[in-house]
Amino acid sequence: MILDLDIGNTLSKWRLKDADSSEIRSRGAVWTREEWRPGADIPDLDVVEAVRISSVARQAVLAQTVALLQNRVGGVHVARSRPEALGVTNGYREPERLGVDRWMGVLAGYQLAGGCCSVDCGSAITVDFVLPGGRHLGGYILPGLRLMKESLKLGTRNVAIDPDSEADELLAPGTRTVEAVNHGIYMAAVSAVNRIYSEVCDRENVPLPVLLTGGDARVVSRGIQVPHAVWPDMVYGGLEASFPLTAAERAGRMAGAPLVPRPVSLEKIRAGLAFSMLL
Ligand SMILES: Nc1ncnc2c1ncn2[C@@H]1O[C@H](COP(=O)(O)OP(=O)(O)O)[C@@H](O)[C@H]1O
Ligand SMILES: CC(C)(COP(=O)(O)O)[C@@H](O)C(=O)NCCC(=O)O
Ligand SMILES: [K+]
Repeated sequence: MILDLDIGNTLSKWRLKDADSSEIRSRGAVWTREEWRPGADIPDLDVVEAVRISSVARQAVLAQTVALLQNRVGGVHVARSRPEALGVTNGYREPERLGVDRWMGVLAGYQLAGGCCSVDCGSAITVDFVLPGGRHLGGYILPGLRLMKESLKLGTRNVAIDPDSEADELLAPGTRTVEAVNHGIYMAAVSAVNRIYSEVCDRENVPLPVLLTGGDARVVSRGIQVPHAVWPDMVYGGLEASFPLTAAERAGRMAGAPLVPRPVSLEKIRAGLAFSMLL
């Protein structure tokens, strides 16, 4: 079995992948904290032959996780942001400073779709762009839905947005505090992503497919106006592409990859942008 870990600022996600069949056998998540308890937080390590890790938590969390795993598992692969990998050049001035979850998402997105816009809706919402040809432009970081809500300190932090709500309802004026807050932060997040996407496609003269991941991907997806796909395993896809261990991975296949959404024309994107400039 291969254990894949995606350690974010809020949640540490794991999944177990069968090295022979490439099937995902189990998955889970625990709050990101300093100590992992194998058998409780993560699966029993006896079945694990290799681990792949993407971590943006504090250095100490990663160091302890690696120390714990290295005693028990043969291969421990830790992803790092690089100046260049798998045909993509990192757009950051200091490439190693790009969050490795973003880098994993960009690599997975490029491997799947060629040029793309990758959006990770977690503690933070990040929007990254890579052009056909592999130039990563850099991106945008804004607070995630939960962080925005917490920053208001209106006592609504524990009332999550129902991921099944319709975008129309979420965009309507709220008539209670909880609703006004939820609808406000939702509007902030989806308008930002829509606008960022249009601005960058306009600047770069190319319509790009959009891929979404992260804990809030499903709800944000409802407010995204252009064709897009939700890919919950996008960060894991970057780990598979960076450290291919199975036959399918060596052939470039990533588990759970969606169909590539076909972007609308540049003319349509520009028309939408022109309209929003009038507002
Ligand atoms: N069951 C859940 N538990 C915790 N957070 C959730 C859950 N479902 C959705 N979320 C949202 O997902 C966010 C965490 O998403 P995730 O992509 O795991 O973040 P990170 O990678 O930053 O840890 C939370 O901030 C919250 O808004
Ligand atoms: C921007 C992030 C905090 C997002 O983390 P997440 O929401 O996935 O927990 C993370 O990618 C990070 O720490 N990045 C380093 C700074 C940068 O990417 O510029
Ligand atoms: K994120």
